[in-house]
Amino acid sequence: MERPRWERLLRWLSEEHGMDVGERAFHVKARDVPGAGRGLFASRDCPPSTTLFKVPSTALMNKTTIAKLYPQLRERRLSGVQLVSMHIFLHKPPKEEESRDPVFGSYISTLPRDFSSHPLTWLVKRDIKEGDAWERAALSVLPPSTVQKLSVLQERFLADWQAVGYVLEDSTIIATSSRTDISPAISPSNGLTMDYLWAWLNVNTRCIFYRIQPTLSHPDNFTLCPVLDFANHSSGHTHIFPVVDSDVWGGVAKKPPKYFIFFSPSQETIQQGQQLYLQYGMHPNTFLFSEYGFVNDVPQGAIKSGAYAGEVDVQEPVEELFAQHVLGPRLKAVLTDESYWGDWTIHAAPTPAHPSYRLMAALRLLHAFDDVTEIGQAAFDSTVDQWREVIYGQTDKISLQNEKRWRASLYRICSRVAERARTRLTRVSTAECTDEDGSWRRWMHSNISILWKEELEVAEAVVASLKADAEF
Ligand SMILES: C[S@@+](CC[C@H](N)C(=O)[O-])C[C@H]1O[C@@H](n2cnc3c(N)ncnc32)[C@H](O)[C@@H]1O
Repeated sequence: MERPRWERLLRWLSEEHGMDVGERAFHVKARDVPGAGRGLFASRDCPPSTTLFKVPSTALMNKTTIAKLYPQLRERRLSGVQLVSMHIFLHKPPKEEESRDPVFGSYISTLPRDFSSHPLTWLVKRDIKEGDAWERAALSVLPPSTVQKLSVLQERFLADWQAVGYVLEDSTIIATSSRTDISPAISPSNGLTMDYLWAWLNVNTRCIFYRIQPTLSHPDNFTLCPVLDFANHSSGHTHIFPVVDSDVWGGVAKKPPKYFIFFSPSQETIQQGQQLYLQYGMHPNTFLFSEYGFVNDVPQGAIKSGAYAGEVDVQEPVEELFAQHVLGPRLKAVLTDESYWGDWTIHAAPTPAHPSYRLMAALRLLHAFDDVTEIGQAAFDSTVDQWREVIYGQTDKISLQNEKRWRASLYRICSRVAERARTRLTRVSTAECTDEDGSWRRWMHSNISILWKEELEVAEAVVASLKADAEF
């Protein structure tokens, strides 16, 4: 972390927002972390439940604070992500210089300048014909479930860019930009798409849940928070506990608090110099890879032993089975009605390695109709009713035969997933994206191998559970 930028950030927080960044109230500092950009570290020993720092709500970038800067936009109703990313885009710092935004410039200057290693960058560049051979090769060796997640992310990005593009047609908005390389006459071009992607990825990789709207699940309930956003993810533990949600909104006054407060763990003493992690969520690697551009390290043998909660999305091979079944569309309709269509996964932990309940439910239904080529509505409904009794918990199985059949089917699915992973691992190791010494490319290449290793080891572990007749 460039020291002057960190110091400028603290000065801005203190002078413009009244934040206490003195020794008695502020116990963190940012430092470079090899392989993870920058990270947040304890600047002194902290006993349990120490208030690590308190960020004034005026210094946060979210829908509430940014909307105030664009009074002319009230009617246009951009979403929180669109509005905050548009603001960052309009105040993108020139090259290695500082952002000239008079309001949030000191904060925007601390954001990462480059997202070349993020796989969404490879996808967007490929589609505007700017991708290079390495990026195309890397995209071509990703697991299908990761490609699927990236495509959904790309759709979200493009929809946001389109919405922001309309707003930028208003010259009074462009006129607020502190950039010298865009003017009211701009038209969306590839260069600007990449600039907007930079702003959008900053929002997507750095935002944290923050209640602005009363409805908990409202998509605008997030914020960018200076200082906190230097915290890296760890799958095992978290050292930073934000005060959020009901703690704040439970009372009569339904408005956000003056400070966003962060505590240290209640049961643990933090040592000076220790990196402070924030668990971004219990996300599988494929999600971390597509949304954040990194994966959890998976120690050797940890999937097999269940010490690492490996997870594999098997939507693709299972959908294929439904597509091949003569009653496929009717079965899909039943599963959709009961909210059991899709999101089918297998897991290494807790042991024994097992399919998700959703996957078992889908396979039970599919194999309740084995050997059926034609069926009347009454007989179809009666079999579906038997299946419903299982998912409603009224009985534990449709029949012994059905149990045997769906387990055999899961065995075949997992064997295929494992076989594909073995082949792909070989392909990844010889792909054109293996090159580059010590750069992020080598690191991302090894992240892609980790995704495939996880597919292989989790699928093998479920095969072993099935062979051992494990109960799920
Ligand atoms: C909220 S930011 C954390 C601060 C960031 N490292 C920085 O330099 O500004 C999230 C980003 O940090 C990186 N990151 C977070 N946790 C990581 C980890 N455990 N390993 C590698 N990179 C990580 C990823 O690039 C992710 O998109």
